[in-house]
Amino acid sequence: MLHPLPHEHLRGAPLVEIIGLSCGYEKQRVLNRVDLQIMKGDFVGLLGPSGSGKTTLLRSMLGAVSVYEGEVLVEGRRPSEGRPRIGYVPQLETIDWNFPVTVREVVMMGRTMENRFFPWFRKEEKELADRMMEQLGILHLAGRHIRELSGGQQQRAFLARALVSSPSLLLLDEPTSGVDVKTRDDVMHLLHDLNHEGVTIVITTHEINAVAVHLPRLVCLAGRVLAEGTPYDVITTEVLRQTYGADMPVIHYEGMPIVAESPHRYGRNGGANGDEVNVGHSHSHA
Ligand SMILES: Nc1ncnc2c1ncn2[C@@H]1O[C@H](COP(=O)(O)OP(=O)(O)OP(=O)(O)O)[C@@H](O)[C@H]1O
Repeated sequence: MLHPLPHEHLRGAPLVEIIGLSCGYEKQRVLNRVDLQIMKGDFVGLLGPSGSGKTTLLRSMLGAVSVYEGEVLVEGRRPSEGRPRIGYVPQLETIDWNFPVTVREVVMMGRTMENRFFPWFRKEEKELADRMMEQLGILHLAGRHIRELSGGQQQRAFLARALVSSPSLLLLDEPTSGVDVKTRDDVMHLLHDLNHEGVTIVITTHEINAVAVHLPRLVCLAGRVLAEGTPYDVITTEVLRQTYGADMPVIHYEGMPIVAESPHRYGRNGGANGDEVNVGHSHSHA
């Protein structure tokens, strides 16, 4: 039996259309001939090894890469033709933590994009930022320096920054890396809630069992799109071998695929990362 896709009623014109895209940076072509559509209401996970172009694909939607062939349309327009409402949460490791800003200031930066010519904030904007921080449980940290926060709290601050512009598309680069299991689940619940409210979301992740299998749609990348579909379609030994160049046995538990790496694969002390051997953990919101 076919299950209806999430937000079937919202589906229509694609929110993002990537057509024959080859792109990269000045000296390096990273993605080749990528065709991908992201529909309104989608929640897409990008999988692929380090350097496979996941961040580059997110950045192509922001118009922040060199395009050699093809094009990217967001809401029917090229990113250079005007900035669509996109919230972007970068990988925390890429952020320069030396700039002296408080959590509130980081969140308010999300409004600067809107008020480019009027770089001061209205009272309502400050209230909106406070509401967002409250919802994300970081309002009590508003006056603290962003550098003094834990990884999970920083992730929330940047998520709040992305959300204050009421984006129709939210792009998050590894939103669960470097946080504990509880925070990871909280962040994922929050993203699922936002998605249910109609926000289209694209994330990158390395966590197959804990994150990817709970998403409605996955795209495997390695310089090009190798596979896309539901976790059931994509999390297979064959697709993972093509994507990561490694043998990763897949088992099924309660109808869900799980990557079951041998704990002995990297020696006597367990797997390469906790996710791959953590076969018992599951979310409830898939
Ligand atoms: N600003 C940049 N200038 C030049 N090359 C870059 C830049 N950013 C990334 N690259 C190169 O592009 C390639 C793809 O990088 P990208 O960050 O898209 O990979 P990724 O799949 O997101 O990796 P990871 O999982 O490690 O975050 C890499 O070889 C990287 O060195």
